[in-house]
Amino acid sequence: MTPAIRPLIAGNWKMHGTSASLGELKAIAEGFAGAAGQGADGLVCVPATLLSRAVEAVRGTPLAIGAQDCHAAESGAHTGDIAAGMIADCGATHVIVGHSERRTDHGESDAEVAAKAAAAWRAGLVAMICLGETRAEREAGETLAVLSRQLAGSVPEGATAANTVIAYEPVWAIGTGLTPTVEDVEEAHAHLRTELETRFGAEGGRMRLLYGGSVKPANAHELLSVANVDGALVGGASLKAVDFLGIASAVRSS
Ligand SMILES: O=C(CO)COP(=O)(O)O
Repeated sequence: MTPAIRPLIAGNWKMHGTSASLGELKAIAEGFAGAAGQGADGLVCVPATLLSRAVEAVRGTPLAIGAQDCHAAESGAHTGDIAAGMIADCGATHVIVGHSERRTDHGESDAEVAAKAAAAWRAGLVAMICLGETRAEREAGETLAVLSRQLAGSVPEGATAANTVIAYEPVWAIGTGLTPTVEDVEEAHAHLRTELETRFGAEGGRMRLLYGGSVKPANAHELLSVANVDGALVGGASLKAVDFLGIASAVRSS
């Protein structure tokens, strides 16, 4: 972790969750109101269909609620899309932009991701900007170059520690049970930290840098102990309170 940065344990429910999942969300919120919240902030990014009810379900607890994507425009003829202002109107505080599943499924470019992040800021939301290399890029030795390119293209000018979280998610580690070695995570995060400080000065030094990709209770301590890892972005293991709170609890021993 980075001294003086309070870690963030963030969940990404992806396309999972209905009203029947609100009980699990409440259990997560209660955990963060207790022991899990002593060492870290908590956030769950739910499907858009659950945003309002999720905000209601966790009211009065420290758990924040976020969305998983937003459109770059404030309004308009964009059937099926959701504007950042609509997310804020639901009471959510964060939005993921540039997740690799959006980049792959919807062909989102770095420039589009940057426009979405700027839209999130205009609505008063924190943008959680995701980046990470594919397996082919790692095997070709291009990981750091890819991260530099994505950071330069996806993170707009004006990023601060208050309005932006960066999540490093190696594409090949998402949902596979595979994780990079501690050395590889350390190298990627150190590289991202240097790039952030070069661009944003002291703000870049304070920005949260999360690791994501097959984080679970069993490997959370090891991953969260790495320098410049300021929390985790958790997919599958965020769906069950026992797993997600187990990851959050690992912060205190890391
Ligand atoms: O994509 C992720 C979070 O955004 C990671 O997903 P998993 O934790 O399921 O690998």
